[in-house]
Amino acid sequence: MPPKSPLETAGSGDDRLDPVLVRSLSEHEAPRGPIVLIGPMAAGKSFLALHLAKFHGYKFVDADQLIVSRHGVISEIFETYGERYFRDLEADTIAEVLGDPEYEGAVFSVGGGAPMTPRVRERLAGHRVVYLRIDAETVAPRIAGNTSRPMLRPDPVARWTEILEQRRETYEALADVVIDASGDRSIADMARELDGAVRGLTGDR
Ligand SMILES: Nc1ncnc2c1ncn2[C@@H]1O[C@H](COP(=O)(O)OP(=O)(O)O)[C@@H](O)[C@H]1O
Ligand SMILES: O=C(O)C1=C[C@@H](OP(=O)(O)O)[C@@H](O)[C@H](O)C1
Ligand SMILES: [Mg+2]
Repeated sequence: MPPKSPLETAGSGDDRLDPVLVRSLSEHEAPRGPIVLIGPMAAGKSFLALHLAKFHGYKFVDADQLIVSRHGVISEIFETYGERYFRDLEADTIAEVLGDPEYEGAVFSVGGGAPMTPRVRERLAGHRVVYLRIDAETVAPRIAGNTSRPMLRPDPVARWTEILEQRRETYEALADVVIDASGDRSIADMARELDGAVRGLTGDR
């Protein structure tokens, strides 16, 4: 009779688990932290992450929501302490979430500017990153009356376009998966695509 494969041996009872196979399986399934959503302001990162939590069983965590719950509204942080201070809070918050086993496999939306901080980019290495790509036409009505995003003052659409030009390459370089959100694509449709892509990236979830 041919020798049993490691899988057959492993499947035949705990006392006979092949230690080499067990190690290789656990390496394959090594924790990879949350799935990180990046992309420009008002692309729908937070909305999509929340939808995935509600309808696809993911845990949800949003960097800006954590910052607001601990430090107050973002526009006031910018006004009182400046952008640099906000970026430090943001990078600390992101490092905390990425390092927290509670958020393994969660969907993690981060602010549009987060990937521009070198410390955040370094910290994202090895994580699954999804870039939500969107055009100015789709975003314009969402940001026209902006009051909450200090980076979009004073002319929201012009600033949004200018900022995306500065960030686009960084988003593209970090992305494992790109989801197109242009044309007001339905959030349910994007969520299904993202869920499928995550399963593809991980083998399983
Ligand atoms: N696919 C979509 N269809 C319609 N409205 C959307 C869609 N995605 C986002 N929105 C709306 O756009 C606004 C910005 O979304 P948000 O999730 O806050 O973006 P981000 O976190 O990328 O800045 C919200 O009011 C949200 O309801
Ligand atoms: O792009 C940016 O610099 C910012 C994006 C915002 O988050 P959203 O991308 O979720 O709007 C928020 O972090 C802050 O206003 C700064
Ligand atoms: Mg957001």
